[in-house]
Amino acid sequence: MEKKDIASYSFEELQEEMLAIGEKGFRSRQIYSWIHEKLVDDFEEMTNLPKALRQKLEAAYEIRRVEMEKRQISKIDGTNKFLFCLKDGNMVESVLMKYKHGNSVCISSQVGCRMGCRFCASTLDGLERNLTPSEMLRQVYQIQKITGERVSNIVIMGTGEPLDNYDNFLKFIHMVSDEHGLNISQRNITASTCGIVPNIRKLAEEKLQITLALSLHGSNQEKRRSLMPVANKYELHEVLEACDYYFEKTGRRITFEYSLVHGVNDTPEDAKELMGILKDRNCHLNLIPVNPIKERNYEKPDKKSAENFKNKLEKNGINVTIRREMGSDIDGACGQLRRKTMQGV
Ligand SMILES: C[S@@+](CC[C@H](N)C(=O)[O-])C[C@H]1O[C@@H](n2cnc3c(N)ncnc32)[C@H](O)[C@@H]1O
Ligand code: SF4
Repeated sequence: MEKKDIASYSFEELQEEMLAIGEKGFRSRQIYSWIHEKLVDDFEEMTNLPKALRQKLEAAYEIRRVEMEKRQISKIDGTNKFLFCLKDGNMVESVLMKYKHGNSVCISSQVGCRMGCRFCASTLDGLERNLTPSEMLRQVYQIQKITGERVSNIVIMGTGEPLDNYDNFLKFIHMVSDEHGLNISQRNITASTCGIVPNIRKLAEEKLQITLALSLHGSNQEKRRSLMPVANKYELHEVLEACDYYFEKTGRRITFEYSLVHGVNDTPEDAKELMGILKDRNCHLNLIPVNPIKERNYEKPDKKSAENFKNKLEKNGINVTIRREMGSDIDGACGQLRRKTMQGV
């Protein structure tokens, strides 16, 4: 029989589970703390549990391993990129970025992605499977353990579409912000989505305090559709209405992400249309010069034209930044390190 993934149990679920197997309530608090505060991955290390209980846990449960396969450290800004190997041999990428305000970790939510965005390396081989809550959590735990750095911010912007793995993603948010675990403030968590409308609305109902980042990338429905197949299913106006709903329900300002692709979506006309979309919205715009992948011939605009694009929007009152490139000397676009390793390049 397959062992149960105990690190995916929420605090309440673990309490119920321990009572169901005849253990006292306080044991669940101890076990949860070992896994989610002290970050151990072996029952043997849980030294305040009786040996018999450790053996009982070992027989029926597992703390799923997420093992470091590769680590690259940027000489420019100290960014760390990790490739982690999962129990079934699949690999995922995570990144640690060091800022003045604290350490931010970018995690993956799926192995691969089925959304097919044209410029993205994560989707080139489609979706392999969803990550469990424990596999998402352990990316953060491992980075904290390996580097000895305390993680204060989390972005779910690695491989995968979090709202395509909705239940596990939601559980991850609850667990990583749980006071019995790492207790990371939801205000320090950002989840990025390509725009799965029903799940944006569902998430709004949860009234979490996380920031929602919406991958926009097109200044109108046609342009967006040409870059993101998901726009065939959900039109731009529906996506924007869902974002407005999220803001209305949570009071959290939306971040719009816009990958600048030279000659495709960075024209003065695009800036004008983008202004029309954003001017009456309480939001932030993040411009990301596209990170070229060899499978597509998209190019990033030069620095000057990216600045021009930004200035046009700024002059018209849009709150906009160009995202600082982190770790430019280590394997660039998200999903590339994983692909290269899987292909043995
Ligand atoms: C990899 S996605 C993961 C989160 C979610 N699936 C989404 O699309 O928002 C995170 C962000 O990276 C952007 N992105 C993907 N490939 C990129 C590339 N080659 N260059 C720049 N940004 C890219 C996406 O558009 C998205 O805004
Ligand atoms: S940008 Fe996001 S949704 Fe699109 S393919 Fe990449 S990971 Fe998937």
